[in-house]
Amino acid sequence: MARFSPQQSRPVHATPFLNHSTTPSDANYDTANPAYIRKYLRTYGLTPPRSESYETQKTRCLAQLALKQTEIDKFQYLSTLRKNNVHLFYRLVTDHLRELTPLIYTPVVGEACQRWSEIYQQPEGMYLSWEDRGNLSAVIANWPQPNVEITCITDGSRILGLGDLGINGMGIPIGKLALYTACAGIRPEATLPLTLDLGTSNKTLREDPLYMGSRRDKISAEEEREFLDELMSALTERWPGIVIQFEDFKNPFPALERYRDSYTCFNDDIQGTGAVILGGVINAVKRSGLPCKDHRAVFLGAGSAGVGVAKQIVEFFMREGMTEEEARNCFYLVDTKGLVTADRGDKLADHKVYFARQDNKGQQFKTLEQVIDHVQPTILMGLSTLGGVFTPEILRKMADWNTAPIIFPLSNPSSKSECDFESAVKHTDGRCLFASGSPFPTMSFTTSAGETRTYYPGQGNNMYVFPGIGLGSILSKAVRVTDSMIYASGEALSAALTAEELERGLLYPDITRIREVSVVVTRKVMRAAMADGVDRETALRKMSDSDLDNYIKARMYDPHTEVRSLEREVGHLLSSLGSLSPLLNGTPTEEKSNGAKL
Ligand SMILES: NC(=O)C1=CN([C@@H]2O[C@H](COP(=O)(O)OP(=O)(O)OC[C@H]3O[C@@H](n4cnc5c(N)ncnc54)[C@H](O)[C@@H]3O)[C@@H](O)[C@H]2O)C=CC1
Ligand SMILES: CC(=O)C(=O)O
Ligand SMILES: [Mg+2]
Repeated sequence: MARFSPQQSRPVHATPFLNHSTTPSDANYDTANPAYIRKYLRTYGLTPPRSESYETQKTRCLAQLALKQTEIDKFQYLSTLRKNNVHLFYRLVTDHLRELTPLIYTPVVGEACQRWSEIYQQPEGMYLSWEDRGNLSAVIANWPQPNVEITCITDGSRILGLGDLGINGMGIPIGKLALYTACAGIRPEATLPLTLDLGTSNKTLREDPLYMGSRRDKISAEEEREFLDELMSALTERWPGIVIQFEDFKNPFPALERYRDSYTCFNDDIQGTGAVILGGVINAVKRSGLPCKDHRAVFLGAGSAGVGVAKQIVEFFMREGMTEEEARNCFYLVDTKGLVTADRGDKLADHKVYFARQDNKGQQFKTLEQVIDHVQPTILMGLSTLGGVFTPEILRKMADWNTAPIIFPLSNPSSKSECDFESAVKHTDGRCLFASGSPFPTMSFTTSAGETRTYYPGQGNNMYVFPGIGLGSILSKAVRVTDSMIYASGEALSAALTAEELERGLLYPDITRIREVSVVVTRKVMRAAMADGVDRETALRKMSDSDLDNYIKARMYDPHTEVRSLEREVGHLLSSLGSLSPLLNGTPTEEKSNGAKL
């Protein structure tokens, strides 16, 4: 297995792109470009004459988006915009995070993946097949961007809660990486969406004439290991120090264990989800008024996300003074066979063993209802892919047992959420502390005591932390992603609420603040990397927090300043060549006809 040395360095930041051939988008045809840029780029005359302001571009884009009839139409429109004008796409997304994130990420990306074979239009990432083994380096060499800093890899075998979608899962790495850029300012051309075509257990897909992946059944675990070994080595060979995020693998535990000490990698479903829910739970536990030791958590779902989340909360409870044994005893995990117990009679998957109950006195609890009646939990988590399974009856029981029940239906997309926000608020008489994986609208509700107010749902989605984990790892040039870095991201998130957000009863910061929250998450991740000694950019250790924040901000791609920086760069270049005047001749101001002489 490849191990890169601390001496190896890599470009942290790519220079802004001037040349179309180095960008994934045709930003050179931006209708905002003034005449001298168009002339410099030789695109003069190839776009309508008027040099537009961003406001005008935005007005047109939003109007075009509104004309699209379905969410998939909107998804496709935005994908095409990203391809055609990457800066404009990210300007729009960062300005309209609340409205646009659901269209490029969950829930709409779920439907897009289900219909990928049908809606596919353009290459936006890399596909590597089992048949390519032995040649992965050569295939990876085809990726046109020279300075990749982060990749998100899926094999499509568990896309959100929608099952095995094979290579149709490509929407997920694309969507996640778009959020790395929008939320943490990792440059778009430094991201690599990667989908592994390792066969699919989805027979319907294999028989679909439009399916664009291999028609083989899913390869074995041993074959997957062999493939991933070669892949990890090939990726770091081309981009030493690349941050590798694993996403939506059916059983991601073995790969994480195998690579976590040798590569800068993390698993978003186990670790990112663990951290983001840690952040929400820290705040919810505070608001519940109960000390950690009095909480009992039932988790429906004992998979990668369930176990990842439970482990982070165990760590939190321990930091609050409980022993590991006491902390672990607060958790009751439920899978398809019921409560996970040590004596259930089936062979437990390795990742479940830690949480297997030993105190059930031979009694087995087969259904969620039986488990919650037995436990009377204070916390109910859903990471099961089972939409609607938190029934009104279960929610009412949670409200009977608790003043402020913590109810987190976290499965994605919205159709798989264990309950919706309205149902949770209604059946707990407005007392629940709520977060879901996919967004729900705010609502007004009148309690049985006649009090009417607005309720705000939390979005407990790893999108609040993975951008900062990625950027923190990149900027500190971390040789690996440690447990403390993951924990730090969730803890930083929990502390990021403003007084106004606390007043509104939020568990997570308002989504529109995600870029500023990502700065703090990034800083805390970097500090944890420094404390663990896995950072290679050691000069940063001496910086104060505010200097480090400024350092981070200065390195974040900002689509709003990007176009201006292109103008500045071309301006400098041309003046240094003494050739600015002919190009500037007749240069119009924005929003005027170009009309310049060539
Ligand atoms: N909010 C967020 O940020 C995240 C949400 N998720 C969501 O969590 C869900 C699960 O993801 P993973 O844990 O990675 O999947 P997984 O496949 O590893 O685990 C699913 C778990 O649900 C259990 N389950 C399935 N059907 C069940 C049934 N009928 N009764 C009881 N238990 C059942 C399985 O036994 C398994 O333990 C997905 O919907 C995913 O979208 C995952 C990661 C992040
Ligand atoms: C959000 C996410 O990573 C998932 O649902 O799998
Ligand atoms: Mg995921």
